[in-house]
Amino acid sequence: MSPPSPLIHLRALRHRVAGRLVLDLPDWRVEDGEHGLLLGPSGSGKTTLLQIIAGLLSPTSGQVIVAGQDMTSLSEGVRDTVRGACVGLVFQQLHLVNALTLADNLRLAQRLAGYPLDDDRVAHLLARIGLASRAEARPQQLSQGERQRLAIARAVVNRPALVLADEPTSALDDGNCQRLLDLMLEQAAENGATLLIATHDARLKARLPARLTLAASVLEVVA
Ligand SMILES: Nc1ncnc2c1ncn2[C@@H]1O[C@H](COP(=O)(O)OP(=O)(O)OP(=O)(O)O)[C@@H](O)[C@H]1O
Repeated sequence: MSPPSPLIHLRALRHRVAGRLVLDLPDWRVEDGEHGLLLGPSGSGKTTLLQIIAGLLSPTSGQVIVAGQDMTSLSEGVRDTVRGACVGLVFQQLHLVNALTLADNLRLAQRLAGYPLDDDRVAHLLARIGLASRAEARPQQLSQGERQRLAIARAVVNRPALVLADEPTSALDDGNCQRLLDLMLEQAAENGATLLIATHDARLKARLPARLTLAASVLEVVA
């Protein structure tokens, strides 16, 4: 029997921005259920790499295989569907929809992934993040920490195999930082998901192993 394929497999990945090489990863894998951090100084390419793994950005060359699908070979429409079903995203800009209620923000994520609406799942997640009584409020009525928790609930509403988060804790105080990480780890465990967090936040380094450290420049060697 062949060994299970990794959840993420990058092969000969190179990415140039305005002609400058910003990523060069000959071979990198993350196994199913393996959590970790993506580290590196500002400008080293962490956000770019997360966008490539999520299929939001096409690399200049190389293969990006996520949950058995080669994201680089799919049409944009199919890639969107794979992302909706397999990948949960928490970006620096939370991209919550202020015109919609908290519950509708979660329902929108279900709809965009092509799933039937599941109000029990929405209610469960709103309760878990302490916002059950505010299901009909709008995101702009929430605190930063509450908005961040809502963005995590939205990322996991479809039970994705992979959750990618970009600096999710940088704006939070110590208590909120630990609670947010607890929430992400708990949801990952509940859904059997892998959690990959790009961060500078030293507080996270105490809780999760580094999976990849990008150098300030791809021409530099990281020890
Ligand atoms: N649209 C763009 N146009 C020009 N250069 C870009 C663009 N997007 C990213 N870059 C460059 O690509 C490199 C990687 O950027 P990226 O945002 O991925 O870094 P990062 O490690 O996430 O940084 P930070 O920790 O500050 O968020 C940087 O040198 C950045 O200036």
